[in-house]
Amino acid sequence: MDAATTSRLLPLMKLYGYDRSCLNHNSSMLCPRTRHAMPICCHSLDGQQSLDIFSRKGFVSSFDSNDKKNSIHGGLSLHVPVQRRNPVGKMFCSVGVCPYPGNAIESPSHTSEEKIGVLLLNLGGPETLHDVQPFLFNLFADPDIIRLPRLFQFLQQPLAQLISVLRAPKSKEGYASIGGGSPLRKITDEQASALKMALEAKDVPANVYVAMRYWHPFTEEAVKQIKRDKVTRLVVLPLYPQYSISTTGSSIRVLQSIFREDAYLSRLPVSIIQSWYQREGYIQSMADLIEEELQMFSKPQEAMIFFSAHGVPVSYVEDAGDPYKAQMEECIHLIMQELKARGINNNHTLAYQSRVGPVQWLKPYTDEVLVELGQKGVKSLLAVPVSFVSEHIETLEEIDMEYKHLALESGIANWGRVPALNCTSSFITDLANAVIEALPSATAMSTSNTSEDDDHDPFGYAIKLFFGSILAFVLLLSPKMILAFRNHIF
Ligand SMILES: C=CC1=C(C)c2cc3[nH]c(cc4nc(cc5[nH]c(cc1n2)c(C)c5CCC(=O)O)C(CCC(=O)O)=C4C)c(C)c3C=C
Ligand SMILES: [Fe+2]
Repeated sequence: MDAATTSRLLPLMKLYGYDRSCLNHNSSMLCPRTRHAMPICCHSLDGQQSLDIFSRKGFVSSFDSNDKKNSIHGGLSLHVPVQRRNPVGKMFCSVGVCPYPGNAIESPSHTSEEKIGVLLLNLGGPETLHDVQPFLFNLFADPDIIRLPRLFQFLQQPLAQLISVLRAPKSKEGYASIGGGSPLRKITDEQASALKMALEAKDVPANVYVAMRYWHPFTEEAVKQIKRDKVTRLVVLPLYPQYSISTTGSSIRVLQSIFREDAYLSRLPVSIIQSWYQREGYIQSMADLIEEELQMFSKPQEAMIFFSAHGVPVSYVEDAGDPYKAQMEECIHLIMQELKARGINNNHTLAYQSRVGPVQWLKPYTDEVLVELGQKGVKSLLAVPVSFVSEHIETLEEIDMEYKHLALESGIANWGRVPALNCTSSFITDLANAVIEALPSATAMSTSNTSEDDDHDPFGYAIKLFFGSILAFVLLLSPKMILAFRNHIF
């Protein structure tokens, strides 16, 4: 590569974490993260210079340099295809990075006044016991959490009110036992600060925002701040390693609806990282924690590694095509593969926890498997929370208290639990890398804002309301529902 091309490309490379010291010799470059040599290929097409950098696994990124505009295009940092079809044929950007869904329009030229924003998506949690019922209302009012048939959707809010009131006493007990509120906001804020610092250390200054789905700071609050700061390029990073309709899907749906309504936001280049459970940095960080925690047992090789993931109703996977279960299984496979490579060959199992309501959830259920393992004579067990990266009520109360108690009662003598990743530095560094890799693929959303026809058809709506009410009565009075309420299943 000649000196002129190098100097033209350097500012672009710098933005993505590469600097002059990364240039090894004419045809290869050092990865700023691993310091492995990566072949580079420089070519010229229609007068435009372009630089492709290859990792050991294949194509990493591509930078184009144009004398006049100095713009970047393409540059997908992917080792896998962007779009993958799930088994029922719905499109999910299930692995890696994808530009904002919808009718993409060309992203504006990249300039030196670029203001990068990173938006962390999370669930949110009640900060006081007083917040519990309204938090539960927000959760159950989400059509991605209680998926009603279209005809019944007008019942969403009254149903959310009913279930949140019924569920609140049990939830309050749980939150009271972990100090009177969820630690989620504090931990997510700490992760945001750590990520900002990790990005700065890689020469990619960025503002990091937090958007919670069901409690403060709500998505709207974060988006307001993004607008105030005049961010010019945004990476959306859900703090869920695996994609589920009920978590990442729900948060992105809200984000999309806010962005569609706003002229500035709908033109903002955005890149959404849909899931990242397969990233090497995440897998290694999880393996590090497991390896470390196994050492706490007197006979580490005898401990069963027990992955406990938050469940979702079976219908999400089987009817709606949620890739959550498949991604979870692949994630466990990758963690176990990494442990095997380190000479750790413990038995392992995966079960699902935290089911709510009178429907079938993903099986096997954590509580049932713990009892079975105790009966089978398993004496040492290491619980690994795997669907979430911060401590929260389901690690601190459900696993550390309820499941531990159940396991000991069932004959498991030695109990351990892997901590959540929280601000583990190797994990935060990997998130920073994920953000940097996602930057070039940011694409603006179209400004089109088409509402569903039904919303403008009062006659159709009245008919649905009438028949919906009759069906709702039948449903609410069905023996299954009555039983659920009586047994305090919610
Ligand atoms: C990957 C993680 C999660 C999935 C999938 C998920 C699905 C899901 N959750 C509920 C119902 C509840 N979840 C609650 C709390 C909660 N859920 C997650 C994560 C996932 N949920 C977290 C991290 C938290 C805890 C937040 C905190 O405050 O610490 C609650 C409230 C707590 C309780 O009462 O148990 C409910 C209810 C459903 C119905 C669902 C899928 C459809
Ligand atoms: Fe949940």
